[in-house]
Amino acid sequence: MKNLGLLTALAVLSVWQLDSLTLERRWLASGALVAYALVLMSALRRVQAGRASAEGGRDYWIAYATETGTARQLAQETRKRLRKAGYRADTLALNALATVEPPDRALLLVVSTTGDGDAPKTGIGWDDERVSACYAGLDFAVLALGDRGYPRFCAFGLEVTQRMQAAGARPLFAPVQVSQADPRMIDVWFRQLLPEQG
Ligand SMILES: Cc1cc2nc3c(=O)[nH]c(=O)nc-3n(C[C@H](O)[C@H](O)[C@H](O)COP(=O)(O)O)c2cc1C
Repeated sequence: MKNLGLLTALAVLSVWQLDSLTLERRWLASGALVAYALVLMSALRRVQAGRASAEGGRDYWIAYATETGTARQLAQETRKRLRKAGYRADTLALNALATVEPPDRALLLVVSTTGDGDAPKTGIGWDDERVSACYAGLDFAVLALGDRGYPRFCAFGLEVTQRMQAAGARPLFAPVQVSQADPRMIDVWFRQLLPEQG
């Protein structure tokens, strides 16, 4: 990046050494060179950022189990807020958890319930032995989405909580149970997770 800046400065200087160019053309050429360098720098920065996040670990993984998308949206909102606070955070489907390395800080689970207390589609088959072994001793928290109108309120979120505890993971706080995406309870989730964002 530094080299690109130096090269651009040299190229601009050379333009001003060319006696054959009119003043107007010198300004035009310098402007074009600087604009080109800026575009290159921003592309380079994007590539470097992409490489860092592909290679590096995560402070938080946010795993979602959803049938109709609410849990995924809330997982994405959680990622946004964590990143704003400076953490490396990413989302993935709950049943893809076995494909990633455990996070450095905590595993966050945003989990809906469907059917009669059942796992939604991105949660089916999540709990294999590899997952349990990886998460022993790790911090975790659960945002359980459901509807109090159903007899088995937030059943899958509570089941996931129990499985994590049985695997030896440590809850950061009690599972936050949300009925019909109640914004007050969603706020409780964010306040416990990021008290500094208040
Ligand atoms: C067919 C169906 C079955 C549901 N079963 C339950 C249930 O057993 N327990 C519960 O608490 N909520 C239940 N819900 C409510 C959902 O969990 C709730 O609407 C949730 O916000 C949906 O999140 P999602 O969009 O991530 O799938 C059910 C909803 C539907 C449509």
